[in-house]
Amino acid sequence: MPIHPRHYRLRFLLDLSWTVLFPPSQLCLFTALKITGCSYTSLSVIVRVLLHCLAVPFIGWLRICWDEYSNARAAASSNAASIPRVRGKWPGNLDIAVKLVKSMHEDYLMQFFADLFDEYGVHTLNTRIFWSNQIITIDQEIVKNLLTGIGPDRFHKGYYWQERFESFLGNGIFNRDKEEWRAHRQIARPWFAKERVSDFNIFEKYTDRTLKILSSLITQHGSTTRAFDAQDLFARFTLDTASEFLFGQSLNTLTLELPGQGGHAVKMGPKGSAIDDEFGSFAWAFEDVQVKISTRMRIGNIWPIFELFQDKTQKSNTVIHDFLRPLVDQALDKKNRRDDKLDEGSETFLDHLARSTEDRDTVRFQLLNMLLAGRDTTSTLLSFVVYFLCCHPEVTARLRTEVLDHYGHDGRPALENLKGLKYLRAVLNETLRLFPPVPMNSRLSDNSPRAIPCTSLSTHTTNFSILIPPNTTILYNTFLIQRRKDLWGEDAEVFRPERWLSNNTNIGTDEEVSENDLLFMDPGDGDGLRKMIKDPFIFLPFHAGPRVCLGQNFALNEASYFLVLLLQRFKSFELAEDSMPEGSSPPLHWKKRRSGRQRYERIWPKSSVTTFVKGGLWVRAIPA
Ligand code: HEM
Repeated sequence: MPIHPRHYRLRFLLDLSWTVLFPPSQLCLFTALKITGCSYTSLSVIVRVLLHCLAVPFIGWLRICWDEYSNARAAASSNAASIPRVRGKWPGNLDIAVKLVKSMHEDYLMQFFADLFDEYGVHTLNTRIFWSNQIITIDQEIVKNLLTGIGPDRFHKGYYWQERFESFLGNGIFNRDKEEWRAHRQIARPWFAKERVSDFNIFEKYTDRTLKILSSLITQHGSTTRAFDAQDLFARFTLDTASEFLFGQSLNTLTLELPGQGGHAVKMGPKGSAIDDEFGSFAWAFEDVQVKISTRMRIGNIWPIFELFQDKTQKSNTVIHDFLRPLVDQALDKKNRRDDKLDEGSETFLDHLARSTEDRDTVRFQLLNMLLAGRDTTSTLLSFVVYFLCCHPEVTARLRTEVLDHYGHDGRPALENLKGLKYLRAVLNETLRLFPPVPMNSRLSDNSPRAIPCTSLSTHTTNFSILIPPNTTILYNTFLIQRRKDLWGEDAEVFRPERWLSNNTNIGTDEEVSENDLLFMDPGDGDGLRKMIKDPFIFLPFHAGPRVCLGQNFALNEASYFLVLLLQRFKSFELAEDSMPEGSSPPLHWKKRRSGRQRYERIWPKSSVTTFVKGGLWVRAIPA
């Protein structure tokens, strides 16, 4: 019987005992004794203990040899190559695990992986941390096969993913596979239908609230606002919008005090800035859990070693659940009061959930999954757009001109005309390319070894198949794929929205591009767009295939609407580096690198489950 993902300790200890300790060591011991003709009981205790100890690595080594042999055979029989291994200095590549965790704290986002790929000259590697296969890849062909082609039925989020997320996301849509996931997706899909995500009233309401806050920050002489943490403000905007959109009631976080307001010193939270009120505690916990889970993701299947005695997410999960309890209670009470006869027209996603189950935990987890999807991703997109607007005043000016040409100083966007803002689409695409809100993800292979096509195993070979061993986690890194120079050109790391624009209109017919891809068609067919259409898997901010983001159109409409009104009201933006909390400025050693954005990055991009700016994005806005 499979162990429930919540019992990670049990799984780990059983794995350990099954694979390394008991059966093999006993077997080895008795075989050895049989061969030498000794009787076990005639051995001294010291010799017995010694034999037991030696048997463990010996059997471990035999197992590794067997795995390698069977994978090599499977590779040969399917004409596929084995994936190159990372060769660390310590047994079990533990030095690699240590470096990885260290790099997460000190280096530029994904630098550790980028350096490994450079060092080995490949696009796919097996890190083999603690002797277990863990593949990392930046090969778009592999990603395509994981997500679509061979993919969905063979590669799942899988048990190990669920185990890491279970305490946070429970049985929600992000954390389930196969039938359970399909049921969630079916429930959620109608809430993202075109007519619903094109209703701009909610965007208008919360954009107006956010701009009102910004207006209140304009200083007395009126030439600028006080410095504010845009990342925090945008997270409130997206949280309030998503909660009203999905649950029919907003969490109203925009009405609460902002970090640094009221003369309080700015505190650094797990991701951005933090504040000491009830919502501040929720936001802290919500971010803390994500940071802890992403550490679990990166250190591989041995993560339970570090949490054998304490689930490090437990404290934060309690805070999150306490904060959301009233929302869940209200939904269930509403259902009971109405005796399950809800008016379909006014039914919200939460009502619908409450109607489909009596289980409080299930409702809470579904709600939490949606909040994660709706808050952090879109606020990341908006934060990095504003970061780029700070760094590139010429882009801000051009974008603002486009906005004013379309809507003047106070016109309001509608779905039909929003699509005409080609430069805005280009800016959004370019931001999603350089800072995808979900920078890395993973899938688990099934019980059989699989040969899957890849574009190149190394820089010297092309059109190969590689062998994915059974039950193996594959981490695919969209952040690095979207910055690959061989795919995007020498200026791959440069923010250049123009790559999405061109005068040439020869880009194929609408039928060739699905509705979900409309975003990418609108700007024209610039270099980036042409490359993307030729190979859509080089640009995957929303992923692809059956698990493609459900909220894609909602998020793009929301971000576009917000940016139009923001640019009507403010003519430019400046980074407020003087207001960044201590420890959040990019480290000096980044500048010494010979190449890469980190030499000139002015913020510290990091990622947990989603990408974020360490310490928050502190900016000043200049009113028009
Ligand atoms: C810029 C904004 C966004 C980005 C970049 C983004 C990206 C993604 C990605 C990469 C996935 C796939 C995750 C995986 O397979 O593990 C995903 C899934 C999902 N997203 Fe988004 N997302 C965004 C906004 C939103 C919003 C605003 C919502 C809802 C309000 C949303 C709802 C979902 C849902 C429900 C799924 C799960 C789909 C499934 O597993 O079937 N997303 N998103």
